[in-house]
Amino acid sequence: MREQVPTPAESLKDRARAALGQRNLVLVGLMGVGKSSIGRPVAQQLGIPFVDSDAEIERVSRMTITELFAAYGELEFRALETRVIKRLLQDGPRVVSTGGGAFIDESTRQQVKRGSLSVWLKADLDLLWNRVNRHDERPLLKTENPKQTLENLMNERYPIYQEADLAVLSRDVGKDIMVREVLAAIVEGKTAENKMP
Ligand SMILES: Nc1ncnc2c1ncn2[C@@H]1O[C@H](COP(=O)(O)OP(=O)(O)O)[C@@H](O)[C@H]1O
Ligand SMILES: O=C(O)C1=C[C@@H](OP(=O)(O)O)[C@@H](O)[C@H](O)C1
Ligand SMILES: [Mg+2]
Repeated sequence: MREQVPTPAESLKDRARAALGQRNLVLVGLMGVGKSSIGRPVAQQLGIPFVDSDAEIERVSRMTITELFAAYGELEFRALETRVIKRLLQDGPRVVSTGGGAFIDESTRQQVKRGSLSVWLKADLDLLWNRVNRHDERPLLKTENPKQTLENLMNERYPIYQEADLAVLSRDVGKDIMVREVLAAIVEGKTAENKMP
């Protein structure tokens, strides 16, 4: 009988799954970079469950993220986010797409660092702006100059996202290509030196 040679696509996802082991895969990065959209197909490829922390927060609170910010403010939102993410990380392995501020919160970041593989999806300002500009759902960008606010958040947060285990540059290419790049990063274990574009 002929030996079955795996196709390159199969071997990439199989190798990524093996490299992940029992850890969760946690996607971090700024608003609009693609964490929520990429997370589910990455999980499908890996054959493990997917959850988006914002969607879970909305489910348990029965409020939208916008309503939560308006009713309770950012600090309360962060406290809820920390509790929800702590729970989501408990029964891994799964893929968790986080909200952009989650990994910036010290307590959430420490939780992620215990027993998860974190991937920073990063992008330049124009790409992020083009994407978030079309939507009206991000309370932190309801300012006089939202593009400037986004740039300020980049400056504040990029040194912290840098602490993630891996980094993948998000580009305006098909989501399937981004999914492959995340799988490849897991296999290659890209470290701090090659994080910057
Ligand atoms: N690779 C991609 N190419 C083009 N558009 C994308 C890509 N990834 C995400 N998007 C779009 O960008 C917007 C923000 O993506 P989203 O997944 O919500 O980002 P995040 O969860 O990081 O804030 C959405 O409208 C989404 O469809
Ligand atoms: O960057 C942030 O602080 C936030 C990002 C949002 O998630 P996305 O990054 O998925 O847009 C959401 O959690 C909330 O609006 C706050
Ligand atoms: Mg999201």
